[in-house]
Amino acid sequence: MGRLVVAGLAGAAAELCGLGLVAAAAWLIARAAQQPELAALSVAIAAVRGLALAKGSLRYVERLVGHDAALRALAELRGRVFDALAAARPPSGSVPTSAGGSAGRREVRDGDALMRMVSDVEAVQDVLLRCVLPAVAAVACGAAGVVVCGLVWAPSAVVLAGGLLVAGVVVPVAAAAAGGRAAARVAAGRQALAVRALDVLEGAADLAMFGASERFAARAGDAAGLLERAERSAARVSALVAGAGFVVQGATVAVVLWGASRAGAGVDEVDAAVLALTALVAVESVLPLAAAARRLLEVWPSMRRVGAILATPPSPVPVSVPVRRGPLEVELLGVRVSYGAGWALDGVDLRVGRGRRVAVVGASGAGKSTLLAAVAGEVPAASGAVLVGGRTVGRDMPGAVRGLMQDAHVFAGTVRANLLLACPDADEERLRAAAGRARFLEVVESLPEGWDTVVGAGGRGLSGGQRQRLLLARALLADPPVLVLDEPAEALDPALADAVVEDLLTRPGGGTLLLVTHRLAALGAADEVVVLDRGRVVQRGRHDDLLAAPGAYRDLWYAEALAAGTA
Ligand SMILES: Nc1ncnc2c1ncn2[C@@H]1O[C@H](COP(=O)(O)OP(=O)(O)OP(=O)(O)O)[C@@H](O)[C@H]1O
Repeated sequence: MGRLVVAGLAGAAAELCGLGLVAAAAWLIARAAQQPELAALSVAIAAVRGLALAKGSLRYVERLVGHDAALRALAELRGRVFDALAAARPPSGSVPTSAGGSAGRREVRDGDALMRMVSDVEAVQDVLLRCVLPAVAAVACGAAGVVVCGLVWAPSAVVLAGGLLVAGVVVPVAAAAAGGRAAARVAAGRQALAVRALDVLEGAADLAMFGASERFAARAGDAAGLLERAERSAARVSALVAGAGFVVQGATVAVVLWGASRAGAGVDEVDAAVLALTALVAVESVLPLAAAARRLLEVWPSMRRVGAILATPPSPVPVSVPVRRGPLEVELLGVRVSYGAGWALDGVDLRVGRGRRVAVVGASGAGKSTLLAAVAGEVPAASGAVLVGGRTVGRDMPGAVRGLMQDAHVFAGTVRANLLLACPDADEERLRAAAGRARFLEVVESLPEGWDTVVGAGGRGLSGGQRQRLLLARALLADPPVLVLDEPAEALDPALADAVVEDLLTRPGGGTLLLVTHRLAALGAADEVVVLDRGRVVQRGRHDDLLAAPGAYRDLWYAEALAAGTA
């Protein structure tokens, strides 16, 4: 704060020196024209030199101290926002799965929102540098201008005050209103162009294959045209605002001069020159306020978002409960989950006993992945409760639920490091056992450098099936009390997928298993099959019993058999 005050004072003093410089120079020129003794001008000459030097030095001090203050304030604000974000946890907590979380489900924790928050915080520094400091300098210089004019010829002070009011308040308010609308059009245009350009670039191969390249390129061209029009209109608004400021400045000086010329004996030529130039500089000092008002309007939403984060009361620190080894019971009591439109889970009641191996099936969009995400604490329940080992699922039970979620990630690094992420102290034997169960061992053995083969971010260097086996091996290595697996074998060929699913359901050991799959052939090995339809549990039981009776499961079974050509 102290630095900011120094910067504000230095900025104001620089403007005052500018004002004094112009007033002294005007007096000097006008007086010199009357050819007085040199001694009569010497003070003014020294003043012009001194004020010129002081103006430059003070401007330098203002920039240096102002930026220092803004950057320090920014660093502090970043720290406070980070602390506030860390303290404000998502509603039902978040349990990390070894495979990562579900995108788009964590408000400010997801990538886009976090980037927006970073740029919001950066934008706030502009308020200090481009709004507060120019405003302080403008007020100081404007007030000094009015005082100087008032001392020379009182009525000119009233005219200058009017000019300052128009240039420093009316023009900025109008500029902010018109500029805000223009900026919104430009922002929308940029976003539309970015979406179109991304479609053309990322989908180039598909567009070429379907002969739609030209159509999409034309759409991108249209978006570019719209953006160009919006930018032109924004530039027109800026030019008009700048022009309006200069018109007010010129009009103020003209009225002051006109009044001074009619004032009679009280105001001579030297006074008139001082008045005109003082008015010129004073109004000039408030002209940057138009840009400051526009910038303030632009960063206002950022300030509000940062303010909201800082105002969020910290969530109570959870008391971590040590998680027991061995399987835990999972219970869903009337759980409803929504992503905004309709219910992805609509009142699910489900109890899975300790160590049971349960398969969750259903048509696409039935809510299977959401069910696993709710058990993992990745999505909050709008109502109802999810209990793991008798406790509400959340961050107070780290490590209780882990597994393989739909959007699991392969990290840039060695194959070994990717697996050890789930269990850093696993020995070679455990590593090989998990990889063997996931049918990943044979993949490792075929890789050029085995366990030390480097794979890229997102699994580059691995085929889709190999990537999925790596992710399954990682989930199995974690061996948590509750293992959730979302379609762990769907990228494998059908026979291998069935073998993997059957193995997961039959091999003893490990925790309670919740397995989402579309492969029904191996589900005879499951303790229980749960059938979901539109967010509800519509059937549950043993595979054979479900097949014996008409219902959703039998329909799914026949649909799968038909697709495989075995019906
Ligand atoms: N992140 C999300 N944002 C908005 N809606 C979502 C999101 N995730 C899922 N949904 C919606 O919730 C419903 C259930 O989706 P879910 O992914 O749980 O189904 P699923 O049974 O796993 O489907 P699939 O077998 O195709 O993976 C669907 O209607 C889906 O469109």
